[in-house]
Amino acid sequence: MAVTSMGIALPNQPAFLVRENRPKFRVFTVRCSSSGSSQAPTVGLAERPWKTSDARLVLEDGSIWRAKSFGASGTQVGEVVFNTSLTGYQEILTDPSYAGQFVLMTNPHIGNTGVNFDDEESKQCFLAGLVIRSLSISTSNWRCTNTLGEYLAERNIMGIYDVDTRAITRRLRHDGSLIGVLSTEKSKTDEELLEMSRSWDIVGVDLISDVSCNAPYEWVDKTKSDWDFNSDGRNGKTYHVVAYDFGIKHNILRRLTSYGCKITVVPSKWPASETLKMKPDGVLFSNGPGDPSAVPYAVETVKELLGNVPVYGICMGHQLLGQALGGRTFKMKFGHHGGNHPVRNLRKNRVEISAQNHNYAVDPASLPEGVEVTHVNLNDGSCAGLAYARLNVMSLQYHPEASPGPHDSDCAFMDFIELMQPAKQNA
Ligand SMILES: NC(=O)CC[C@H](N)C(=O)O
Repeated sequence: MAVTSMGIALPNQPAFLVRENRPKFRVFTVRCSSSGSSQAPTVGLAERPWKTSDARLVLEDGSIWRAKSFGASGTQVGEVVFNTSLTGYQEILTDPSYAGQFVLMTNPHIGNTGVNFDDEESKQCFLAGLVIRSLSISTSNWRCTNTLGEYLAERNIMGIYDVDTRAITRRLRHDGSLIGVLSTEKSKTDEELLEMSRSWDIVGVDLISDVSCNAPYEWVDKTKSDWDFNSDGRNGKTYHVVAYDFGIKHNILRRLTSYGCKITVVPSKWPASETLKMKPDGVLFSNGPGDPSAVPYAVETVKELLGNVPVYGICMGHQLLGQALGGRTFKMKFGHHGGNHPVRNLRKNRVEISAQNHNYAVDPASLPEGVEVTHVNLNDGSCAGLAYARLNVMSLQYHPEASPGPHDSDCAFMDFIELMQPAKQNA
């Protein structure tokens, strides 16, 4: 399916360089930290305004962006994507679906609320790095426990600021996603960094096995009562859900628990036969990083479970379900990343403003008859949700759990409860 370009026509922009046959490298090999340095640490507090540029972002189109560094030092390669969320940078930093990517925030002012213990969406930051316009010189929030700079340095994640994020965003919208290399190392020439960006690719690489858990575990935390909403209509029953962790965000688990689910989280390669032995009421396929067509083993697992138990896919889980049902996925021009995406819910005939984070999508024209497109992204008409009633399947390309983002689609968790209910009643 053709995705409508939302790009703004920019004169005199360099053409996007398409290169075939790039070698595939793993994502986590390039960053080298500045450990061993005898200098006093300068991370944590924002740098003085007179700090001079000490970092370069080199994009594969040959453009070089000088910036100031914060967080970790070193050299890191990744795919640059822009995120339009106004708030929630900590949830974005800890969303495992950003593995292998630099997140560029279009909101120019970042760091002002620091970080806290509660807003973590996973146990670590898997992203390649953070690109921002302006790093707040102070933090001001009652929950703040650390500054953004210290937080990133502790996690060995590179950040840059004082870079023209608007210009880079316009370039990405015009040319499509670009690979970039971020470096604070003066010894590396611009040509070396450019070559590094041109010899790396994210397409065709399995990233979910790097971010998944190693062994099954039980999840019990609900959304804290101070933050919970939408509790009407929950029927008080307990549903056992097995959740495949392809890079699962904690808020998916919290919301499901609040809706009455008892959850067993399992690794990405957990056999379908073992899941069926657990006799779950439903199975969830989570969000996760990278190319959904590069993980055929996960598609096989989904196929083996289809028809045996009600299933729900979110983002990567939705893309795996699309393939398991016979469809194909494709890479979008620059994807959807942010908390302001309008989606038409065709079943409920209403528009939901949604949180999104994906670079790939399911091509609805490739799906067999009987598979229903339930949600459409109103920015570009791409497929945002699927259902297949005969096999008790539902899926969303975006994030009903928000975190960060609007809560309009929280009702999708209730839809999953309703999908599981008939089988539970007959049991
Ligand atoms: N959030 C996700 O699950 C991302 C899905 C997939 N990795 C994509 O970029 O399209």
